[in-house]
Amino acid sequence: MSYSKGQVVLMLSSDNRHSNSDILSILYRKKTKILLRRHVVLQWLFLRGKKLYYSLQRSTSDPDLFFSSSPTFKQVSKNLLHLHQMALVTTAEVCDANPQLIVSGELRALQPIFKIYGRRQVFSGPVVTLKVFEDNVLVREFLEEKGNGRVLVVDGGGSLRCAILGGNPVVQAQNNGWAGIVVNGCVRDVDEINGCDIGVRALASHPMKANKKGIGEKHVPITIAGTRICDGEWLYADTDGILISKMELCV
Ligand SMILES: O=C([O-])CC(=O)C(=O)O
Ligand SMILES: [Mg+2]
Repeated sequence: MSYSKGQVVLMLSSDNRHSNSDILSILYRKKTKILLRRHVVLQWLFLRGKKLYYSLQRSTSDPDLFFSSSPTFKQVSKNLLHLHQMALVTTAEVCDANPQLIVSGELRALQPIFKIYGRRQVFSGPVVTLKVFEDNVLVREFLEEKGNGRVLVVDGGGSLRCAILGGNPVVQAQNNGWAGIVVNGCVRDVDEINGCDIGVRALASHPMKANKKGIGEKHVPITIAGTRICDGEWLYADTDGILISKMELCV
C-alpha cells in the first residue's frame, strides 16, 4: 500500500469545520487504546475503503525531524469511526433530527449571548459544572486536572466587572485535553486564548482580574443563558450555537 501526503490533506480539507485537533479530541475523549500525550500530534488521518486510519507523531518545530521518522498506521476502531462521523453533524442538524428531545426538554439550546474565543469553534463533551462569582480559584483548579475531552461550564453569575478566566488556565486546559470552556462571565488575555487549540465561549472580555478566595460550588446544577445545566450532561457547540443534551447524542 502506498500513502501520499495529499490524501490526508484532501480528506481533512473536505471539512473545514474540523481541524486535526477536533478529530484528535474525539479520539482522545474515547481514549481507550490510543494514548495521546502532550506534544503528540495527529500526523495522518485518511479513509481507505470504509476504514479510517491514523498515525501519531511527536510534534516538533524541526521539519527534517518531522518528516524523517516513518509513521505507524493504525486503524481507527468502528466505534471511533462512528463518533468521527457524528462529530460532523451540526447543532442545527441535531435540532432538526430530534424534535421530540426538544419538546421533552432533554435537548436545550443556550440563549445566544456568548462570544466565540479559542481556535476550536466546534467542540463537544461531557459537562463539568462550576458556580463562582468574581473568583477564579476553582476555575483554575479544575483546568489543572486532566480534561479527557470534557467541557467546563462556569456560571460566573453573568458578572461584567472582572475576568474569571485568563490566558494561563486556558493554555493549561488545552494541554490537559479539555475540549472547551463556557463562561457565564468575562475572560481576559484574549489574544492568548485565541491562540489556544480549545473552544472558549464567554460573555465578553474584561481587563481586570478576579478575586482569589476560592469560593464557589463544584458539580452543582447551574442556570445560564436561560438553560439549566447539570454536571454530566453533554454540550455541543459550533458556530450556530450551544446545545445541552441530557444524554450523549447519537444522530
Ligand atoms: O490571573 C488571573 O486571575 C487571570 C489571568 O490573567 C490568568 O490566569 O492568566
Ligand atoms: Mg493572565
